[in-house]
Amino acid sequence: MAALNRVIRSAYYSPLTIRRLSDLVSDPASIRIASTPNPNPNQSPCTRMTPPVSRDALGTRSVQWVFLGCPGVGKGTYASRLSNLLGVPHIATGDLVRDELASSGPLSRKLAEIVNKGQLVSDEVIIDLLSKRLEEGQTKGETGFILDGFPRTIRQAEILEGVTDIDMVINLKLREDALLAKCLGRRICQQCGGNFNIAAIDFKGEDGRPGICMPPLLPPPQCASKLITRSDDTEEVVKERLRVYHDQCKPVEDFYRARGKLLEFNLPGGIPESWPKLLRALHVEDLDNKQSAAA
Ligand SMILES: Nc1ncnc2c1ncn2[C@@H]1O[C@H](COP(=O)(O)OP(=O)(O)O)[C@@H](O)[C@H]1O
Repeated sequence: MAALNRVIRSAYYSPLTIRRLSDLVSDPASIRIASTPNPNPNQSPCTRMTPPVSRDALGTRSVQWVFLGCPGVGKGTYASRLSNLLGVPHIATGDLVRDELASSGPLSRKLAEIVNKGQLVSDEVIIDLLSKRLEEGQTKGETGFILDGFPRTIRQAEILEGVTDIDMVINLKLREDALLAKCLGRRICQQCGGNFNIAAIDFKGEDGRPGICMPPLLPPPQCASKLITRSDDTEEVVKERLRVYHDQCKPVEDFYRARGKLLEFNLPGGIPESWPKLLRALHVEDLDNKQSAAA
């Protein structure tokens, strides 16, 4: 392990890492993105000019999208739904970290300490976990991806930018009191892995902030007695994760904003209200209609 760590460390600081990751992602030249700006950039809930993905692009190579957003905003929920819709893998670095934690391997105890304090794992460890995941996907013939929770630092964003062309970065947004309530209400079924939320959010609009209503997403009866809470979803740790997000991850939003790739999406409510609006903002609502018709 020590030897392997040395190799990874040296690769991380050299162009080797770049080459290793770039071998695993598609040729940036092969995707085309429509350059037409959103005709109404101020239209809520999508508040920023959209670089929409063109039909041609969807046909040329699989999408390479990134989801950004504070803890609890719903990155996993929407990334996973889009992954099913578009047929590309949903890769969540938080899941990779949790898999490593559950493996009780040599890294596990060190990672648990960091994660349970609400801190970020080192760029080196995350790049290594992500490279391995991409490698596994490549052997299975996966193409494209929806990344969730990566990049989270400018260094990670620069590494990703150096190896491939990210088509679009979707920045999900929700007011902070709702984020805290959603993290505290999050429950996972330890048998089927399903994600649920017992929080019933109904916050009034005040001081220019819009109100928000998000009904709970309750588990089916067979999961109700098997629910667990993530060890880092305590009030103290969630507040620290929110602080860390503002401190270290917000600059990543600016990084992509400066490159014209950021689509800001204010969640208007729960999934039934937000999902169709998100699809419209991403210009993929036709795909959902086709899938529903085929079901
Ligand atoms: N890209 C990353 N860089 C550093 N640490 C990460 C990254 N992705 C996940 N982690 C670690 O895993 C934890 C859980 O990640 P995630 O499930 O994405 O949480 P969140 O709900 O806070 O968005 C993070 O708090 C962090 O410790």
